[in-house]
Amino acid sequence: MLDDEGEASVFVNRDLVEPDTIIDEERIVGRDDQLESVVSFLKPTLQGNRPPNMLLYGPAGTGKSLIIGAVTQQIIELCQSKGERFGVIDINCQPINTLDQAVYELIQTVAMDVGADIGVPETGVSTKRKYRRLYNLINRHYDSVIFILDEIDLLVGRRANDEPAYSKLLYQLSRASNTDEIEGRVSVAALTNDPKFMEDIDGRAESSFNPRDVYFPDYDATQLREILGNRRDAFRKDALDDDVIPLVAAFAAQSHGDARKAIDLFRGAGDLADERGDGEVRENHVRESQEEIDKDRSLKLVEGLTTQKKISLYATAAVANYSNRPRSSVPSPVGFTVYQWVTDELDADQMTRETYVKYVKELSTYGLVSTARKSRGRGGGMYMEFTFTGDPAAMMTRIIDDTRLEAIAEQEELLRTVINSQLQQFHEQ
Ligand SMILES: Nc1ncnc2c1ncn2[C@@H]1O[C@H](COP(=O)(O)OP(=O)(O)OP(=O)(O)O)[C@@H](O)[C@H]1O
Repeated sequence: MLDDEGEASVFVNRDLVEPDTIIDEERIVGRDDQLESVVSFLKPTLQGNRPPNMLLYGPAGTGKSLIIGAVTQQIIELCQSKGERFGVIDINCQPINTLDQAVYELIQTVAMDVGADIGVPETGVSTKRKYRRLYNLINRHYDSVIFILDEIDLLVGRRANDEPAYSKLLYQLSRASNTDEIEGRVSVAALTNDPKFMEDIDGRAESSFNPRDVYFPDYDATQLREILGNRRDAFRKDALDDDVIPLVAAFAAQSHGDARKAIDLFRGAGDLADERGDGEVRENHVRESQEEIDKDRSLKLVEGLTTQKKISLYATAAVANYSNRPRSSVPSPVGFTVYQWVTDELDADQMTRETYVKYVKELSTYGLVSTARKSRGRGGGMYMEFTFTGDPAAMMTRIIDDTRLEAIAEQEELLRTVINSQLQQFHEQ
């Protein structure tokens, strides 16, 4: 039974190690250049001018949301003190499938911020009408706005051979003030992990968006130690063994210097110490917590995937696993052909190549797959290359629990042959 006795928690302020907590500026480490750039770009807002659009790019967990959030928060406060209304319209594009949904999400965000009605139904009206409602709300409630579009590269839309949804959205939003659809000052900040994002944008969107770039590189172990050190007051003074922060930083540095992962592991180790009533966080809590995170992450992720995402992941993992080539990375055109083969065999729906690539790219945000953009040489076009961070065979086994995919698992030899002939064709081209 529960009682009041037993060890006190190792935490005194657990919020500080929650990933979404907005931290004070003095806790931010090693992002002086980025802060300075974003501040200088957004300063015109305070002088009544229109700031430039921005592209904030760099790997996951490198502080893009943190920096833009911290600067825009300050601007909101400064504007408020002058009686001006600065709107920050912030959405994450990852779960959004279409342009229409993205515009609706923007309306919802504004309506919530200003306490107004959404004013349009989610379905059954045109996207144009939704844009009108969005602009109308903005004109009524703000003097200037910034749109923050996180994970913009994942907003691809549904139709193949069409301009991607992100390109259309960037075009519309960045020209809205030129066409007076939005009366106040507007700027757009797009956030992405993809360093070559601008290459996929339609020329017209490119020239109206025309952003100033801010690059966010990986953190090294020393910076991660400092980031964690600045939050050690999340824990009781005597509750943190000296080895803990260096070890957490070392683990996170191995996974691409992601500060979010470092903070999650820091919190996880504390939770484990609490669960066991140990009263102090030690090295073993960090190691065990890291093992749990690794196991849980891939299991939970796979369980929660839709069948289409499972098929995409299965096909990609199969290429990595059955490849006879020395490097087991997966070129997206080969992954997509194998995905098509699998869907044919299962008589399942078939998504477009863009959607397949989007699904696999999404997995990179969970650290299961790393992605790189490759060129096929002169005139050969670009493609994505996927590499599994863990064992692709284990990933396949996890996915096969889905009954529909069992039928494919029974055709292992055939699948292996299809894959290696596709890889050969691809590399000979
Ligand atoms: N320089 C830093 N100093 C202190 N904390 C940091 C720093 N950079 C990132 N963090 C923390 O790490 C977590 C992830 O950061 P953030 O969400 O800004 O990353 P991101 O680059 O936007 O990632 P993603 O591409 O996954 O959206 C947040 O909890 C943030 O507070």
